[in-house]
Amino acid sequence: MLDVRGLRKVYEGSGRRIEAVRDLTFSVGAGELVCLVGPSGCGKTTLLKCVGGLLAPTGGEVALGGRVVDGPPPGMAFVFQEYGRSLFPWLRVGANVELPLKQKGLSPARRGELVADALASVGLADAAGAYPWQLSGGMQQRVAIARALAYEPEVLLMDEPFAAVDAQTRADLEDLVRRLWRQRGITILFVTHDIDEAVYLGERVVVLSASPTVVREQLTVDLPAERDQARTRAAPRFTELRTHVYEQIQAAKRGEAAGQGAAVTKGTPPLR
Ligand SMILES: Nc1ncnc2c1ncn2[C@@H]1O[C@H](COP(=O)(O)OP(=O)(O)OP(=O)(O)O)[C@@H](O)[C@H]1O
Repeated sequence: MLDVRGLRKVYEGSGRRIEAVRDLTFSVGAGELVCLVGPSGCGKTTLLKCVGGLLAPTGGEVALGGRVVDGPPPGMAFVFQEYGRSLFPWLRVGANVELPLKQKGLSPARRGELVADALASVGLADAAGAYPWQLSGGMQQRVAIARALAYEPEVLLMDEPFAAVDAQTRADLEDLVRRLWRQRGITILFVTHDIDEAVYLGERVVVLSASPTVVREQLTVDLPAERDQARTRAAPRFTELRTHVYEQIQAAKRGEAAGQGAAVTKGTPPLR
């Protein structure tokens, strides 16, 4: 469904040249929830912007459903970290969620249905008439998620969407994403620097190297689909997986090469 092939991005300008992404290749299957995790500054946002067609790659390509991405594809929606900047403060919540639907050319009646359904899905059925600034940070991020859902995307790109909310809200929003993913069958690519979040949320974790970035490892998360903040995080397998990813990231920060064959292997660390 989503193929990233030999992706390279070099920023040039103001006398500086930064190779942010060196050579990234991975795929995300239809309906998969994949988390991308890597050291700080390793190029996660750059990668996601290239995937979403917001930034042109220097080399390689991104393809969605076999078509090369050369601008924001119609079937993609984004949720960014900075919910405060992604919602329009002068529009009520309902109008914020509806805005992208107007660009889709849907009838007012259909737009109304999608807005109501999306807000209900994120537990904000009553908030349509409020302004974003009247809501808490976690609620504003729910609005951003509702706006993406109402758009009925095939692929949802999420860039550290919960980095700015408190721990309890973050746990609730993680469970919301898992629930919506299971209910709606959307393909989700979720970028985070939080190792526990990546393992808790993902069906697969793609571990990136330090910048200039390559894929260091791909890991299948063999935890049950039904996840629970208390029980899943206390499970021995969860601890093993997060320890493994942590060690990979520490090694990446030290600039060590991945173990032989680890760069693009699909696998799971064996139970010790
Ligand atoms: N517009 C830009 N112009 C020049 N360099 C940039 C630009 N955007 C990002 N970079 C550089 O590219 C590298 C990767 O940045 P990017 O924001 O993609 O990393 P990240 O992994 O998302 O970071 P973080 O973990 O801090 O969110 C960094 O060295 C950064 O300074």
